[in-house]
Amino acid sequence: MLNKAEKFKKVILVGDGAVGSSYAFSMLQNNGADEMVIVDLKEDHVRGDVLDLEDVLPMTSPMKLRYGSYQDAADADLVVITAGVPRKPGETRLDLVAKNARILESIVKPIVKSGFHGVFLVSSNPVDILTTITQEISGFPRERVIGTGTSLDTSRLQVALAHKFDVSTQNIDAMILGEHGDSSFAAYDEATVEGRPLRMVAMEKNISDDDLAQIEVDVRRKGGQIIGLKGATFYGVAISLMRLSKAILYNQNVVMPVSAPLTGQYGLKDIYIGNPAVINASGIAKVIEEPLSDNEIDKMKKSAKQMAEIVMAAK
Ligand SMILES: NC(=O)C1=CN([C@@H]2O[C@H](COP(=O)(O)OP(=O)(O)OC[C@H]3O[C@@H](n4cnc5c(N)ncnc54)[C@H](O)[C@@H]3O)[C@@H](O)[C@H]2O)C=CC1
Ligand SMILES: CC(=O)C(=O)O
Repeated sequence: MLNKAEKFKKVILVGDGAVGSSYAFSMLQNNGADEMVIVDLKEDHVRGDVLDLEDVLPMTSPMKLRYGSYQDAADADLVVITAGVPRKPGETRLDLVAKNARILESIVKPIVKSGFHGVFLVSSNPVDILTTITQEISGFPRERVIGTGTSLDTSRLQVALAHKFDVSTQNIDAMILGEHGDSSFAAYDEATVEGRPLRMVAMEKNISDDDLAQIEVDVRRKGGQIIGLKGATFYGVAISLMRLSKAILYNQNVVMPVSAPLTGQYGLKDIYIGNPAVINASGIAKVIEEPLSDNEIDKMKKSAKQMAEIVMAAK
């Protein structure tokens, strides 16, 4: 008999495309769960993927893995949604909203009907808006619906800053906040490099404000750049999903920038937007109000306004 700490951990993955299969692979390698059930419109593809993925089990850790349906969510702890139509070259994430909102509805409704009472984790784009829509369709408490938000953008910023400052990515503490998309921004005013204020270290290393602004632009464009070169991006967001899944399934209280439901922070509410939050078994345990500068609060408000308009238009 398992005690509470060892509770059986079951995940439903909806969407077995580039992001979904990379996430499944990463969960298998990182002792992510006890069981994963994969649902997708393409049944043969999932059955093939299960056969392919299970071959890593003897070299990693045991996990039950199978093709399934939305009814399997009844006793699951977590539903991860990566289904959707990916952004095409030249398309913005916001162009995708109508298409992916319809797909989302066809997924979330039967899952709720199954009796699912765990946490929804969404990465389909535009992620902040689809997270908002998932919460609305499901009627779940806000803290039990999470999106990957600016976790991928934040990784990209840390990679770019590590190159520029010539330090390890582990020694950069800097985040991208706001919408996962065109109105995101780098919160440089609170960032640190090797534990010291980033702007101070930048001056010492002759890294100008223009250099930092260019990094912010490059990070914002990186998804589009990768899509232009290879058609899709998936490894970064897959690892972000794996880390968030483990934070939920193992009740880890991990702080990550996610699509978090603001409830008055920066004077904003009723919207999911990229912002750090504490993640544990209850989902979002706490949304953190960062000590942002006035300029950054303005950027956050602008980003939220842009998204609120899209959410309204999508209704
Ligand atoms: N938030 C982020 O940081 C990132 C988000 N994405 C987003 O993730 C989503 C998936 O991207 P990819 O995996 O590259 O796409 P993909 O086309 O490789 O896979 C999508 C999968 O969803 C499935 N699907 C579509 N409609 C479905 C439905 N109604 N029910 C069940 N399954 C359904 C498809 O059959 C396909 O297997 C896209 O929206 C993309 O923009 C991608 C990268 C990063
Ligand atoms: C596809 C996407 O959202 C990204 O790579 O940022």
